[in-house]
Amino acid sequence: MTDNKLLEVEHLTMRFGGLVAIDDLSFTANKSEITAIIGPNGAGKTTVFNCLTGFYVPTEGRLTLHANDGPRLLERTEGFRIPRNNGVARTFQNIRLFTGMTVLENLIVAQHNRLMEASAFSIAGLFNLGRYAKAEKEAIEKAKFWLNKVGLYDQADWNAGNLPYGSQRRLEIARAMCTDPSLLCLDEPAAGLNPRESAELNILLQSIRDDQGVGCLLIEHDMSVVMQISDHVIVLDYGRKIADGNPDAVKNDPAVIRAYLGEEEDDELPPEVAADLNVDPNAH
Ligand SMILES: Nc1ncnc2c1ncn2[C@@H]1O[C@H](COP(=O)(O)OP(=O)(O)OP(=O)(O)O)[C@@H](O)[C@H]1O
Repeated sequence: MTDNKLLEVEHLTMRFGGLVAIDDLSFTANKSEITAIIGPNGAGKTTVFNCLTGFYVPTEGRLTLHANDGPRLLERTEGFRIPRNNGVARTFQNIRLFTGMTVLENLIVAQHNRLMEASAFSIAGLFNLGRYAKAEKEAIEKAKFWLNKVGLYDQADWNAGNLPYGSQRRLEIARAMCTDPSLLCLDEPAAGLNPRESAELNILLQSIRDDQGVGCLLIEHDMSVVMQISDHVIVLDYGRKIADGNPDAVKNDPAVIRAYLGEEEDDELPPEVAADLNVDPNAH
């Protein structure tokens, strides 16, 4: 089992002034698995991603990525080096594409670091010579592979900003995959998708796990996505871990049901969330 570890989060704490957004959080995510991080609004899910990807320097804790060539401490890596040096890629809650570029260009830009290395930052790049020409060809092949995979091959020349919303979400995932990550962090990839798009997303993420062997960390409010495709679910509430296990165990966990229902509010759970958590929606 130890060999299968991809990410180890140990005693992660993130404070913003007096606010403890993450409180002594520890968990493990395995290679070739989908690990979901769920929890009510404000539970600290995005803050975990921001610590892993170098947007924030954690107040305390250790974040170890077990890369093929050995462990890497993410919290000690400059944020902008994390995707290239450590193989961590992410997508965002609010899609962040290069909207003025074409769909294909978005996927080529994602491979910028590799292309610049191949050019040796020299005139060879400008004249498309030797290693650079080979690297550029490979970059285009990789982009085409992912365009096919996310069903956007025919829109390759469209401006990314003109794509329908669901297609923009898929393009963001393709762009992240073009960096050859070992860990893919997806922040609410199903947000705003209709049921058909959501089902297609499930297939895409399962294929990234099964065919590409990439471990995924998934923040998602859509419980049907979480429960159908996750191997492992971690539940946060007010920055603390309240459950950690397989989807079946988590959805029956009283602490999880309580966190979603709330202790004092009269709110009812939306029926689709209740169904996925095995609770009576009017039980409160
Ligand atoms: N840069 C920041 N400065 C101050 N407070 C912050 C900052 N980032 C996050 N927080 C606070 O930390 C807490 C956790 O926020 P976070 O966005 O991680 O929650 P979340 O679980 O992702 O919520 P949601 O499901 O609504 O996206 C919230 O109380 C939030 O207001």
